[in-house]
Amino acid sequence: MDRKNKPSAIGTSSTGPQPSVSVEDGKVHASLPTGDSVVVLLYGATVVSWKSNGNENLWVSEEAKLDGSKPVRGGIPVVFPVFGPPPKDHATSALPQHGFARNSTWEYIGKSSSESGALSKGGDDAVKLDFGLDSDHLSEEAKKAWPQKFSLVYSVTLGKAGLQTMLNVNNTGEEAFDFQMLLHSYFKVGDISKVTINGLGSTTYIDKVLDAKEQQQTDPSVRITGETDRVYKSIKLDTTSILEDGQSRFDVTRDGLEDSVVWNPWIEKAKGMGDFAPKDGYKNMVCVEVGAVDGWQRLDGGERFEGGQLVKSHL
Ligand SMILES: O=P(O)(O)OC[C@H]1O[C@H](O)[C@H](O)[C@@H](O)[C@@H]1O
Repeated sequence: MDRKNKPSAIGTSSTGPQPSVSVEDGKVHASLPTGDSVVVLLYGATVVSWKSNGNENLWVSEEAKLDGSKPVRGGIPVVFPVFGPPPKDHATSALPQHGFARNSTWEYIGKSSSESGALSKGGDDAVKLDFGLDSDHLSEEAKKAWPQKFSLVYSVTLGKAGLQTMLNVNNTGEEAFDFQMLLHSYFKVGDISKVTINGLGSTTYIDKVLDAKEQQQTDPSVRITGETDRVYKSIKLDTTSILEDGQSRFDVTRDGLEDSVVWNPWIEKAKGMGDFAPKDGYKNMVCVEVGAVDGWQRLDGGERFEGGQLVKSHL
């Protein structure tokens, strides 16, 4: 497994108070001297909490299972190597919906602090947590369903300027494989009726609610007024913004990725999900999920792929 630490795009190291990291009950907690914090469950390497300025930024269902019995309903589940129900007659056909990454237990590789980059604010601390999963540590069931040689490193970096989550996919075998990946972020909002999503204008999307019909996003702002499940493809702008009441709430910037899914189950779908609570919780969340899900990414033996997001919270 590659344990090399890559400089992150957020934060710089400083000589003042240092971030603290603890590992307990299958979770890694990290906090900055400012009080901002992140919690990552080893099950799925799922980010289950990200707080900044005292506010929780991620929505997690009250009935989410955090005991490894099923993927977490909320936070940031990692989708790999297939998005949605696997197609028939494909190398991923025997896998469950969204693959195995979100319901495998990952290894905590360790923490590092990093100097850098695009969004750093002078003197801020940042802490990077690395998680690994590879073909030798998969369940027998998943190995049988997708017998490829691979290693994944998922890096979660908490900085004052935001949260960065990056997935590295490494083909450690000799044969090529095809994969999809996506970071299924559930963002917490106060009232979905006041939410607009910007940055997806003039983009083609597949509407999974309308029989997977291809549509064109003509309005520069997306509003959620019913069940929404759209796959936006080859998005021109890097940043998708979530606004509430016209005020910026989140900026989600894709890194090495071109697609994003916008999902809200609304009333009926939420009722039908046993682990979705409260039932009117759909009013307080919206999923904006960055990924590579339009077609497949082919990785030859020995090749690597990296993709992820940088999320800025404005509260
Ligand atoms: O219920 P899950 O397997 O977690 O999937 C939840 C949702 O994930 C994505 O957003 C898909 O586009 C949806 O079609 C799916 O319903």
